[in-house]
Amino acid sequence: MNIVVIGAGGIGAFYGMILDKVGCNLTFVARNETLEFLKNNKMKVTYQNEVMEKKIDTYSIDELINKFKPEDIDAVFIATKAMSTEQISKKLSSWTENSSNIPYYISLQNGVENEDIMEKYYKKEYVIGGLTRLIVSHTISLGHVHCEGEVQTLLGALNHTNENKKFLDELKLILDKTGTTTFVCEDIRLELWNKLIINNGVNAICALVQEESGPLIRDEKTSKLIYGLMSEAAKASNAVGVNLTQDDAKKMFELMTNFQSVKPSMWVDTENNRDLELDEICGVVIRNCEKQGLDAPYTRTISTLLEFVYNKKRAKIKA
Ligand SMILES: NC(=O)C1=CN([C@@H]2O[C@H](COP(=O)(O)OP(=O)(O)OC[C@H]3O[C@@H](n4cnc5c(N)ncnc54)[C@H](OP(=O)(O)O)[C@@H]3O)[C@@H](O)[C@H]2O)C=CC1
Ligand SMILES: CC(C)(CO)C(=O)C(=O)O
Repeated sequence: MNIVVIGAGGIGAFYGMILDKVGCNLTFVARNETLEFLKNNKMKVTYQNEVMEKKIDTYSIDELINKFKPEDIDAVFIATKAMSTEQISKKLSSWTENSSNIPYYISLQNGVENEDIMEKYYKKEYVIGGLTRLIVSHTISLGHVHCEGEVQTLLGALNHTNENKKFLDELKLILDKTGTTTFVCEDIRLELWNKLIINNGVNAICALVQEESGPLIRDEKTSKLIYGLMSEAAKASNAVGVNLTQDDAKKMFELMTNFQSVKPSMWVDTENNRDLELDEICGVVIRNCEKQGLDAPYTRTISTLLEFVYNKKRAKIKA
């Protein structure tokens, strides 16, 4: 399978390299210093005492569009932060607009709105929703990503067809060879919202207090904040007809209680002075609660405080 992975960071580098290892023909799309580095150097991914290290063809998105025809690629994975989805999808739209045969376009991102954005610019039957869980994967130095966790991938078409089912079954067979676990889901939106419960529960609060999920979820008082955050995400889902319940929030809370302590990507982003997926995670919860005439006080408080403290820190760095 010929695949392109857009975003050679924690998630993109990991998925790209495991797929390359099992025989896929991989191309990375990167930008800035990662692009310059990968044009001349190998990508290195460490995972479970294994070192995957290889020189991978890497291009900017404009170079990709000029060099390849959509017909040459079977799947494009988007593994950037959710803030980049719109810009990337617009580019892919101009690339594919005159082609009869286009690649499947698969998100591995956090957030519940990436797929809606992708569908605005891309043929709906070719948009595949996805998420990755039980994974912690980060760039530890330029061109070196370290990954931990059991790694589960959930994938599903938003608009089911026989063709996209066949493609997903084939992709699952390939992913099964990587030693990770993949589920093809009938209702990927439901799974995306379940994941949002986890991200709303731990990402911003861990970034704010600079603590891993384990200590916060084991502490009697802070665990109530995490439960409140998760519970608001479940409530928010009702605004878009996903209808998660408080039981679902409880299940996700228990899952995180039993999962290894994690340092969420949002905390790592604050350490690296990067933009945060605050609007894509907490903003979505607040907006969808408001649509139902509800407040989301836990989410509002934690996300507002994080934004305030982080903006202040960034302003200091700039000055
Ligand atoms: N890291 C983790 O453990 C987990 C992350 N996720 C989710 O996965 C997604 C990816 O996260 P993560 O891997 O941590 O992100 P990273 O920030 O580590 O990597 C994203 C990469 O994409 C690049 N990028 C962004 N926009 C473009 C563009 N237009 N063209 C080319 N490259 C681009 C970034 O470049 P630059 O460096 O220049 O910004 C960066 O190298 C997020 O939605 C995150 O929430 C989900 C589960 C766990
Ligand atoms: C919370 C976690 C680790 C769950 O996989 C995640 O999605 C993230 O770091 O953003």
